[in-house]
Amino acid sequence: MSDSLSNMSFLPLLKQDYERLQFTHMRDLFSQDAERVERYSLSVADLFLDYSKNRIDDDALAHLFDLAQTSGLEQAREAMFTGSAINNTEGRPVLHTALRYTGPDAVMVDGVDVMPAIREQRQRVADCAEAIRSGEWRGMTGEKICDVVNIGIGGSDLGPAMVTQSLAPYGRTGPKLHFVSNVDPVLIGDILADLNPATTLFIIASKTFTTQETLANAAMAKTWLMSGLGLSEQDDGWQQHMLAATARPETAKASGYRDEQIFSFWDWVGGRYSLWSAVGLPIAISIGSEAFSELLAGAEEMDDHFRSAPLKDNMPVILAVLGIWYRQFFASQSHAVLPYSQRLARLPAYLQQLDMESNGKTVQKDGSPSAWLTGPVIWGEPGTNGQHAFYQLIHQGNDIIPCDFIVSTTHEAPEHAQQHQILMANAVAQAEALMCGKSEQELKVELADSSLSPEQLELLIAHKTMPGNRPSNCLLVPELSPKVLGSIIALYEHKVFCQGVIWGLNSFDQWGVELGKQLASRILNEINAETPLDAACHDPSTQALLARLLQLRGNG
Ligand SMILES: O=P(O)(O)OC[C@H]1O[C@](O)(CO)[C@@H](O)[C@@H]1O
Repeated sequence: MSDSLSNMSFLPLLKQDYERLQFTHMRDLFSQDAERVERYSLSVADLFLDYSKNRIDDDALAHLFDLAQTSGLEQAREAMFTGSAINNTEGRPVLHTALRYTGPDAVMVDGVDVMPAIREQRQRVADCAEAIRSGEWRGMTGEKICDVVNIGIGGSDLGPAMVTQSLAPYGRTGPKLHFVSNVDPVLIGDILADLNPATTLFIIASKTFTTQETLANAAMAKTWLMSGLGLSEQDDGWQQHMLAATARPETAKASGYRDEQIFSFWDWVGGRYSLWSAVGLPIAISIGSEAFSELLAGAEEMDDHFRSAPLKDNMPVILAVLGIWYRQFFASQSHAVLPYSQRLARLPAYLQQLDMESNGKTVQKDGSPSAWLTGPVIWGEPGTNGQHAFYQLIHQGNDIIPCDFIVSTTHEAPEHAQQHQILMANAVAQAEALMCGKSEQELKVELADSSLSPEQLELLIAHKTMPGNRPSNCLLVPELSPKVLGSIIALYEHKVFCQGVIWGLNSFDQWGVELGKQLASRILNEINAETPLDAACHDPSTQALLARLLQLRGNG
């Protein structure tokens, strides 16, 4: 444990809380406390969070909030909103909150108010989106754009892909959106096979404009476009079909993009926080600029709450400390996100990057090793599908896996309300089953009339007993609107931020991803036979694997 944290007086208190609560069943906590649900739930923006099904009591929660406060969370929160360079390994502020800020205050970075530039880019994104949607923006042959292909990976893909899928009903009047991320050419190949170059627009989304996969896919797209439009390298016209969203406009320009094709953002927008910037252009094209503003407004509402609410009444802080509680004291290695909404099918993947790229670290900001168990594995699938796949392990497996159920209370198509009720019933039932479980005693009563022999009965009861006491949060949201989705995303962004602060991490760099990128460049040269295979450069396993790969592919 870092010195600052290990010396804190309440840590032994938290340990005592754990010792008390690890053997306490939540069923008993509920039966002793008629107001538990009321106390352990809150509404923010349009979201209602019930966190009563957690293995906590007032003392444990109070100590967790003490932990948050003593870690300097309130100061760190203010430092983020006001543009301090909290990303200390890259010397940058972290200002995705400014991208959705609509108030009158300046947000200063290096003595410059960044709000005018943000407003200008917001307007450019809105104008471009509307021009494409209305048909004012035409392709080279004068036809309206029908298909928009976003080429990007990581944060330059996951946010826009998840949001456009989640808000599909709002995107019915706009062009059709497609997302190319993987460098595997089958992805882009399959998408382009069905498209017409004359009516297709590409957005190359890359903060750095150097990402290998994105540049490879962009090159493939441009070749397809030029040949489809009958253009040669020197010809103009492709510019109406290719845009760039980047924090490196000069790199895009060096690749032939003109100013009017480039939508910029800034170094202080992390890739995994970039959907609110020009990286959100495909979202605005899909759902329209007004709905895109609503998305931002939902996030801004959550920002206001996060920035001003006391820690104990603060939704992101509550989720954060609960996560730390299970990770540290119950050694929970993973956390499941279970949206009971097919539209949110990509939310777990989006949150994987947000959370695991931010807090999948063991070194603290000051360079010392963290003695805390830090970022858990984030995973999940929409309900009810997951119920028929992995819930068995959540109910009866070894580990405690805290779950977030995200349930939309209304449905976009009233004629299918009954089916939606099945969905809701399943979400509530799973949370209840996880918490209550089924005891041996209950099973004995249930099976009393069966014709089983005592031995068979004993065996069956052993298998059917469910320990319960498995924690979950339930986030109830009204119909999935842009505003509601904006609030959900910001809620998780701030949760991850709080956990990073408490763990002492820099949540805004991702050095762990770099080594693999460097090695891939060298290995690519070897595969392309531009560099000879050099045993001194690789471990024996990699060397043998590469040699075999080259041989099997016929170049050995
Ligand atoms: O937007 P870029 O610069 O192409 O980067 C794509 C992604 O690659 C990463 O740097 C690392 O995988 C992510 O953080 C980022 O979202």
